Amino acid sequence: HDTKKFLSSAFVMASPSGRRAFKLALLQLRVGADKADNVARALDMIRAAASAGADLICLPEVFNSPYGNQHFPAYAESVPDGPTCDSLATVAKETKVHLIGGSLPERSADGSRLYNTCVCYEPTGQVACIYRKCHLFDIDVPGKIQFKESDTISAGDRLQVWQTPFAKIGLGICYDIRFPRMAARLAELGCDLLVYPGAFNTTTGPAHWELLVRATALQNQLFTAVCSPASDPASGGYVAHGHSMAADPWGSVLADCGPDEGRVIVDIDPARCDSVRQQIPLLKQQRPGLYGGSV
Ligand SMILES: O=C(O)CCC(=O)C(=O)O
Repeated sequence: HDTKKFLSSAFVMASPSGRRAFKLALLQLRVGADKADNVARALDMIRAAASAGADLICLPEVFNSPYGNQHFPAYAESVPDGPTCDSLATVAKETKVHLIGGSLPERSADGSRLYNTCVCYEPTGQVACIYRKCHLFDIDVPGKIQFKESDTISAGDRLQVWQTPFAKIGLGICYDIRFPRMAARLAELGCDLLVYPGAFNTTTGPAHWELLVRATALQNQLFTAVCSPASDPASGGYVAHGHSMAADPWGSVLADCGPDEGRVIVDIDPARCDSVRQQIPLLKQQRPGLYGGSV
């Protein structure tokens, strides 16, 4: 019996796909106008989450700048060699965690474009991967919210998957979560967990945020997490929804951070994706040949 146990754990450790249970921390930072202060408090929260045992830590969308087209050009930095990224690399190495650096406004090397960009770090401080938001937040809900992110930001043009030692992670940013074919593609690429740094607002947040997280998790039978800035009505600017949360492959909410600054840490076991996929075998039953062409 003991040998069997040893063999199965040895198999898990040697598994090339790299899957094991781990702790994910979602840091719901309050983001203000002072960039240095935003970054310094993000680093403090990363250190505290690492001390609490987190293996993977995520920051919110646009965590070093207020969210808004009037702010993006002023706060933009080069990636991954600007000062904000330097701080993230240093803290990842110091705390030895895998870090999803939320997102920040990126200025392209030739200075001509801005992107909404997520940089991920290995525990060595090395850059693991970079994802640029592919679907820009351009909406018009009369009397409620108009926003045109494309006034200042250019769209990325490729998906990004991060193979860590504990899970394969698909990256998205905020509005990306509204595109089910993106999530389905990341699931098809073998992701166990999708992570979206995001900043929904006081109109679409209450209406759609949790619904999208649970639906994405349920329909793709994987873990789905979103990480928002704290909701700060006193800021006078764009008010984020808060409620950083994660759902499991059954569609159940594992944790919800509420509106204020804080964090949640959730336990994620990628094997749970397999058991749900066994119980409800959507991947085997789906009929992609019917979905792509004419009726
Ligand atoms: O989809 C939404 O309602 C909000 C999206 C958003 O805030 C963003 O993409 O930054």
